[in-house]
Amino acid sequence: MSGTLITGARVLGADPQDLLIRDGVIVALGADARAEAGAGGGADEAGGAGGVTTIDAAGLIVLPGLVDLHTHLREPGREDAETVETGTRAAARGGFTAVHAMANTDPVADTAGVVEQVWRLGREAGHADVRPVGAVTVGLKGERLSELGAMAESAAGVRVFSDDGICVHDAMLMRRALEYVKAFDGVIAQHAQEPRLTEGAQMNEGELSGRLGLRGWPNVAEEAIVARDVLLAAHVGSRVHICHLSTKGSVEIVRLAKERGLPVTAEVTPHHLLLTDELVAGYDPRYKVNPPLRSAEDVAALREALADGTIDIVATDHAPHPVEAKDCEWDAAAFGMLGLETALSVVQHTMVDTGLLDWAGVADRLSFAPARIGRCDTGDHPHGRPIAAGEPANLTLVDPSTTTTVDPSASASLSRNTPYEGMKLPGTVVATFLRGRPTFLREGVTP
Ligand SMILES: NC(=O)N[C@@H](CC(=O)O)C(=O)O
Ligand SMILES: [Zn+2]
Ligand SMILES: [Zn+2]
Repeated sequence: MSGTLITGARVLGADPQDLLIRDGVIVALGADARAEAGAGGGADEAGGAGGVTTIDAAGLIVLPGLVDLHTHLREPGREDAETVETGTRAAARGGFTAVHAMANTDPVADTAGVVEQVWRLGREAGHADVRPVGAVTVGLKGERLSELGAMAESAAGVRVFSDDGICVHDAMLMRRALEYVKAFDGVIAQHAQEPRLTEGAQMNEGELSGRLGLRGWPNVAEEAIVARDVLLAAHVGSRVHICHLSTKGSVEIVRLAKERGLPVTAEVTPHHLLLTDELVAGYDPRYKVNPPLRSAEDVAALREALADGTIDIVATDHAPHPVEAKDCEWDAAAFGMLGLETALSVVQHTMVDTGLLDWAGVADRLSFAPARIGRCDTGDHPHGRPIAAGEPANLTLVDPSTTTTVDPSASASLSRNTPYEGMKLPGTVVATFLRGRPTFLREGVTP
């Protein structure tokens, strides 16, 4: 009668209670958990064969395993930056049990063959479930639709489609993609960037870009696409999801769209919740990202929108790049930042410690809602499920009382491009369980 008894854990931040996990499933909570564990031969601190292993979770928060709707795993093609194995190991360290792997790989994930390969690599690694995202257009070229149906029907069961990195800017193609995925309840995740308005853009357009002599990326380049796409989604009656929303104006459009009941969802990244364009003043490419870091006013609007539900989720946009792509002049550097291992800490810092969101809200924005949008809350291996008896034991234990200094060399990622290096951030992931199996245990935690 083996199993794991997690004692004194604050489920979604509520009062402490016990949880019993057995055969990958949460079998009991509260007084029942201890009774059931006892009935099985008594709790065994040493975790002896056949016994129940106990994890003392006093002071820890229990969240449902986090789900990232926007991860770049770089495999196939850029295994020098990240592989499915290293990226999902970073995910487990960050408390994630499922990640959606973006399609801008080489080859592009635009066929059933490539998405199945990525999905299979995820299964083999075993650190987190990998849900491949399918490219909307062949080769991300924005010319013709890729085999959306075949990817949906493949073993990978793709539901999220995106040309992320590039905007699907052709309105007719976007309309057709929305129409196509409606048949299997898919969603188009749009990288909202009007290409003509952002040619050669290097940072947020504003007073600072002028002063630094860097070509500006105006808010309107995002907002124009967000506005168009919520209207298109409404016209077609199909779901659109806005990737890495970064401006106050985009928030206003999404708020209006939701008031009208339009089928739109949106994400914000941890870095857009915390960092501003001021950081670019030192020309350090660690702060170069797409969409760019915006103004303090935008940051405040994003936090407020995440708190009130206008923005549905936090997604990391974990974008690993090798040293040579970042250790160079600003203009030549790649866009993107790591995010998986620091996401929860940044969310605690910007949303929980500021009183904008409680832990139940964090569970919603980082697990329940992203699983729903990605349609991985049902099926064989569901995520983002309530923490209740009978549900799969996808769980994350967090110690909110600790503070850590971000050390890139301690990362499981193959890349080092974190913007938080040396920063003190609150909260630590202590353990992550995927269907009852620990995929990450911080040192000193047993078993
Ligand atoms: N966010 C980034 O700056 N870069 C992403 C692409 C993307 O998310 O648009 C990447 O693939 O590196
Ligand atoms: Zn993008
Ligand atoms: Zn991305």
